[in-house]
Amino acid sequence: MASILPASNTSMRSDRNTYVGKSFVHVKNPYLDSMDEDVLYHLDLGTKTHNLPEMFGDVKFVCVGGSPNRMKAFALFMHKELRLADSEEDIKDICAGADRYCMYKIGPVLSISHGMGIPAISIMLHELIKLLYHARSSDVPIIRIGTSGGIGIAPGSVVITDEAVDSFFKPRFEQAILDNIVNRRTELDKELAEELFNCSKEISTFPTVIGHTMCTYDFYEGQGRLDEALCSFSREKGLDYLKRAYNAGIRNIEMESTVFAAMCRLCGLKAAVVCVTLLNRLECDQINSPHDVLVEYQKRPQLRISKFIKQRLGLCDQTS
Ligand SMILES: O=P(O)(O)O[C@H]1O[C@H](CO)[C@@H](O)[C@H]1O
Ligand SMILES: O=c1cc[nH]c(=O)[nH]1
Repeated sequence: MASILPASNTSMRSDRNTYVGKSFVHVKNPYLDSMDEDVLYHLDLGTKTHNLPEMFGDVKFVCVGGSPNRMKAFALFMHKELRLADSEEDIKDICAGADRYCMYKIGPVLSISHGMGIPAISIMLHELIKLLYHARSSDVPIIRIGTSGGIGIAPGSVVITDEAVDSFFKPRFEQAILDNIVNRRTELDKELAEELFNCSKEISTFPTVIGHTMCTYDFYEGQGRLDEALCSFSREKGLDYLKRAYNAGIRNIEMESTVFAAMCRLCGLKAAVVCVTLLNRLECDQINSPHDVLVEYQKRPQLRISKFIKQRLGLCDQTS
């Protein structure tokens, strides 16, 4: 696999990444520290306009997900779960000025939306990772809380990803850099996945599995649906593809996990992907469950992650 830094540049990494005993975010960019100011344009934050260490230095968990409403709901849920003293009204969207992503800080938890698809999450991650770097945050796990299409499992099941794979079932993310394609690895942190899985063991109301997650570039043609505007394959061919995916260990399909896994891995962030499945793709293409069912499904990964956060903070007996 190609490195993202030329060999001659690897010694230019900042000392800030290597404090003994703490795992700091690695920003692999030799130019960043010499910049007079770093404007995080899509987050409406910057190193001159905001005191990032003061605002974000105490962040201990980062949770991301596609929808702004889901991430706001998660923030409000965590506010309740952590029993924080400040009022719900104080929870404001930190990125409101940029009108691209939303971000809420609830004590040590940061909840951020990333939109749909690889380009949208990638822009957010570049700025989020720099934000954590400037804030000198350490030991911060990052978890994607998503929705997905399940393969061969009951709708409403939660999948914790061990490896994100592309449309060819390969554990890689192909990043175009100028006119080169660079392959980046996409495995996720095994220990974090297991910790999240074990947190959910006692919640027996719905199944949780660990499996591979396939990340596609779109919702329709890339995911083998027959209900798109342009369809160039037969029902049999589409179903055969999904069955081959199942046989390769893939249990769900979504649209961000490969770039998420690759970028977090390269920047020293322990990452996990926890997605609920909204349908079983071996049975149907359209998401037609009632709204309240879908809302309840989306809460399932949040429940697990809240358990995980409370366990890590030593709050389980107090609040569960
Ligand atoms: O629910 P989120 O987090 O957006 O994730 C999934 O849902 C979207 C498609 O409906 C894609 O972004 C896919 O990855
Ligand atoms: O089928 C689905 C459902 C949610 N998200 C996806 O990317 N695919």
